Amino acid sequence: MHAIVDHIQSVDLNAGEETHRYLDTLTKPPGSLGALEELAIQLSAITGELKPSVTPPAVVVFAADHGVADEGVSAFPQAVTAQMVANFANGGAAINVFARQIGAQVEIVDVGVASPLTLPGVTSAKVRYGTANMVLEDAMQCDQAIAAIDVGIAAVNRAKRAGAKCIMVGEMGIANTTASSAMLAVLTGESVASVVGAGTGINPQQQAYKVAVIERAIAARSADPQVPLEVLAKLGGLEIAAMTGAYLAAAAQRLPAIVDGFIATVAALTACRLCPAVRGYLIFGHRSQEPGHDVALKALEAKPLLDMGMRLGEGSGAALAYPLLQAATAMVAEMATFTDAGVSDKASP
Ligand SMILES: Cc1cc2ncn([C@H]3O[C@H](COP(=O)(O)O)[C@@H](O)[C@H]3O)c2cc1C
Ligand SMILES: O=C(O)c1cccnc1
Repeated sequence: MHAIVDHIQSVDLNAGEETHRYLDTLTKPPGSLGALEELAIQLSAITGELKPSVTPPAVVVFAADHGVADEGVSAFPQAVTAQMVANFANGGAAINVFARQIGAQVEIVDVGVASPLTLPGVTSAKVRYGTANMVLEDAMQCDQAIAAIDVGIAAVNRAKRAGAKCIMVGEMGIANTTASSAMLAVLTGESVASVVGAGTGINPQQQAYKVAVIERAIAARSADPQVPLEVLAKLGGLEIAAMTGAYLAAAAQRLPAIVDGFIATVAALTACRLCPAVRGYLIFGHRSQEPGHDVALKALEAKPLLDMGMRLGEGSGAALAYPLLQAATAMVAEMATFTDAGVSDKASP
């Protein structure tokens, strides 16, 4: 992990500026394609190319379990994590459907599911069998968090070697909205109540109890908000660490990464706290209904592309946003300039 952080360079703002100037020569009023133009500029800054491609895309889903599930903070039992991994492997989950729609390869990585898993189509990279219950002890040790970060780095490096031009990471881990909320409250200093939501669909009484569980864990762990790795290890999760590593690797490889919902954005925030230059490589796919997502987006000064009322995870919101990146690159590559098309570029006085 440390080696890769040293490798990450800021995005190339000059390349972005060049694209901005080129966009104004295309047959449309300057700026009229709005956020699509901002995307094109960012993609050039990321890749250093005037006409980059985001095809083919790759999706990586990291799965892990959370000891804090023992506190009854999710609407679903812990066994659903492993069951969903089998569903991913069989191609039946939402992310499989959306990945097929955009022509993305999907890799499923077991970075810490609490049961032994040997499924065809699942990469086994288990760091440990789930985290510990963070109310009672640190979720994991720092070296385990680093090992999980390295699993995420390795997955993105594999995708890059296979030709991927755009990275989307997702997660599966029952109770991971609890771990993410705890991390976010500590990293931002916001109240636990303001970041906690219904996750998989707990009722208001259960949600109040989830707030209390997180407050107890935060008090007991006393993680230093200035040390992101400590926050990740004491309160986070193995899949959240792997996602953090994936964003670091995307930045190091100069690949655009589309960030999914709440949990993904907390991992993205962690990556940016470890290395602020990562921020320029991140594109935010959608706005999740989980209330903490707005807090995390604000901390990253991020504006998501879509607002679909979704709250699933798995990378689903990132995959849905991907065609907008394709549109941005096609616009730059295929639109005629005023000169080419013989269109007057200014109103005559
Ligand atoms: C069938 C099923 C599929 C999912 N896919 C993603 N999640 C999402 O829900 C979980 C987080 O919510 P909580 O913190 O309330 O447990 C994560 O696994 C997340 O990816 C799912 C949850 C379920 C039940
Ligand atoms: O936005 C997310 O990532 C999310 C929200 C609720 C449950 N699982 C994931």
